[in-house]
Amino acid sequence: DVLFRLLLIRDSRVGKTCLLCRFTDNEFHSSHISTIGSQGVDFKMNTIEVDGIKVRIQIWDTAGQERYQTITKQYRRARGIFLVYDISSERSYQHIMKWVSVVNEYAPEGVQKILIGNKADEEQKRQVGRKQGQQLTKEYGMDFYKTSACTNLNIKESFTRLTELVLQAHRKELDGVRTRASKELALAELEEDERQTGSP
Ligand SMILES: Nc1nc2c(ncn2[C@@H]2O[C@H](COP(=O)(O)OP(=O)(O)OP(=O)(O)O)[C@@H](O)[C@H]2O)c(=O)[nH]1
Repeated sequence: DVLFRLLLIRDSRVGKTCLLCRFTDNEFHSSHISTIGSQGVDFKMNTIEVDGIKVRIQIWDTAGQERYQTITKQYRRARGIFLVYDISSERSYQHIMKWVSVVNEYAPEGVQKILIGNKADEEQKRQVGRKQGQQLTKEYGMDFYKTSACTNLNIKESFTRLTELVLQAHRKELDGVRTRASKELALAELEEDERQTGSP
C-alpha cells in the first residue's frame, strides 16, 4: 500500500470542498461553508485501487481566500494538484494561469497536475467556453476534466486519474520499496523457519 498527498486549489467558491465531499462521502451540500481551518486547510482520506495497488490518498482542501504564503507551504508536500475553476466564473478561470505559475515555483519537481472545470451542471450560467479549458491543458500539458460535484459527473474519474499519474511518476521509487519489502519478508520467513527447526 502507498500513501499520497493530493491538494485542491484555488479560488474561493469554485467547489473544492464539494468535490472532496462528493468523492469521499458521496455527499453534496448546496450551502457554502468556507474552508477555514487553523491553517486554512482541511483534509479527507480515501483509498482507491490502481493497477492492483491500494493507494491511500490524503486530499487537502485549501481555503480559496487564504493568503498564498500559507498555501505554498502545503504545496511542498503534495504529489498531485487539482487546479479547480468554476465554469460559471470567468474570473476563476483567469486566475488558474496565475496559480499554475505559483505551483511551478513552490511545488516539488515532478508534481502532477490536472485541470478541473467544476459546476458543469450550471450550463445556463456558463462564462467559460467549452474550448477554453482544453486550450489551457494544451498550453500546460495537463489533463482536463469537466466535473459537477452536484450531479457527480467525473468525480471518481478525475481523482483516479490524478492518482494514476502520481503513481506512474513514482513507479521507480515504488518498485524499489517493493523489492526491499519482499527481500525483508523472505529473510523474515527464513529466520522464522530456522527458529522452528532449531537450525542456526
Ligand atoms: N451547481 C453546482 N454548485 C456547486 C458545485 N460544487 C459546489 N457548488 C456550490 O458552490 C458553492 C461553493 O462550494 P464550496 O465547495 O464550498 O467551494 P470552495 O471552493 O471549497 O470555497 P472556499 O472554501 O471558500 O475556498 C456552494 O454553494 C456549493 O453548493 C457544482 O458542481 N455544481
